[in-house]
Amino acid sequence: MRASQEDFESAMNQVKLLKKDPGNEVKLRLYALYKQATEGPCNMPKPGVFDFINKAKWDAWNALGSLPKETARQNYVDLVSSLTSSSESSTQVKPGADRGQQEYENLVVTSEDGITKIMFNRPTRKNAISTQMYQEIMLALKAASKDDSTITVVTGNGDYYCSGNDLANFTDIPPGGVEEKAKQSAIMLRDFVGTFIDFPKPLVAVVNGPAVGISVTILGLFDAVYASDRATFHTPFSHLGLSPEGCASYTFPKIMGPAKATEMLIFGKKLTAGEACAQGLVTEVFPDSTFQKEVWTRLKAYSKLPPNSMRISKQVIRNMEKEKLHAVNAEESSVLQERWLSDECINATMNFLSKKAKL
Ligand SMILES: CCCCCC/C=C/C(=O)SCCNC(=O)CCNC(=O)[C@H](O)C(C)(C)COP(=O)(O)OP(=O)(O)OC[C@H]1O[C@@H](n2cnc3c(N)ncnc32)[C@H](O)[C@@H]1OP(=O)(O)O
Repeated sequence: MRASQEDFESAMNQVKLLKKDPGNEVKLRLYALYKQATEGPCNMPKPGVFDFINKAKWDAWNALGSLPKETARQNYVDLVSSLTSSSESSTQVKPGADRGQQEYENLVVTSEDGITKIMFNRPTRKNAISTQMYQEIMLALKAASKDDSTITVVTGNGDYYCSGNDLANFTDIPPGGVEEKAKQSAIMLRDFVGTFIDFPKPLVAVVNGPAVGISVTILGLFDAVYASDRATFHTPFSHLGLSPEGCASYTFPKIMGPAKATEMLIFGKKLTAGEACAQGLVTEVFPDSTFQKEVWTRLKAYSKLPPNSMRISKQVIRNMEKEKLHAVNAEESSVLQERWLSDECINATMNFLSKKAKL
């Protein structure tokens, strides 16, 4: 739903009540979005080079180009909401968070050379995503969206990038029964994927090994995907009685065309890294022996580019799609809520957990 004038005014009031200074970069974005939302494209003469403050404000506003007023208003409201929710959730974070070093059980998060790296860290389970890990990934992304890094990277520890949803997640049934479990899972899935849709900085996947399920589908929401030639890309939804998520029902046909998307999403065809690259899901493939060195050298160079420019370019590239992506995400989550209760899905999950089946 689009932000109304009332939402916008309420967001302006919330900015005044922020407990923590959000920093100059965010203040400039707020200023630019406010001007664009109220006055439209930048119409002021460019300040002189030595008028640093006004020049920075002008640059930020001017960079929004012809972004429609309604979109600017929506982005302003979203940005303020992310700032207020971060200050609310800051009470929940563990010691060390105020130093930007939150502790996670299933992730290793580091920040260096302008890059925040979020590494899946359950190598003995092939980095399968447990319920707690979904929450940790969302927290880590929210923190990364506000830290002073310019690029955020997601990667995996060990031989796998990620084996997708931890199939044991569905064994933890709450008192409300399986229907309640399916409902809770659909809400978590929608929030999880929504965090990727809204992520404001360049987001890069460094796919160090095989990727399965949701770890593949969300790649369509990343800005670049670098893969080792050992990586494979597998979305065996039909084998599991499931249906696509991560907005792949929309992004994959757009990226690779409907016929190739069907092979992956309906028939569960596993792609090699080379095939995924040829189909546009992967940006570039590197030999495994030099993968880490080559990718990190490149990312360090990219991280030195002007952060505001990269962030704003991402907005320009992605923002028109945001509303659509959120709608797709809501629909996919609600379809899955039903699928999880189907015999096809329950039998496939039981077969895996009782070791009768593997992909
Ligand atoms: C609830 C909210 C959102 C849900 C969103 C919907 C998401 C959908 C998906 O992601 S669908 C994809 C789900 N993933 C899978 O079906 C993969 C299942 N795993 C396998 O088929 C295999 O483990 C493998 C091919 C990934 C790797 O095989 P192999 O190399 O032979 O290793 P192991 O099987 O021995 O794995 C080691 C250890 O890890 C356990 N494990 C691996 N992946 C998962 C997983 N996804 N869920 C749970 N457990 C997993 C595996 O069972 C082994 O455990 P063990 O040592 O035997 O106890």
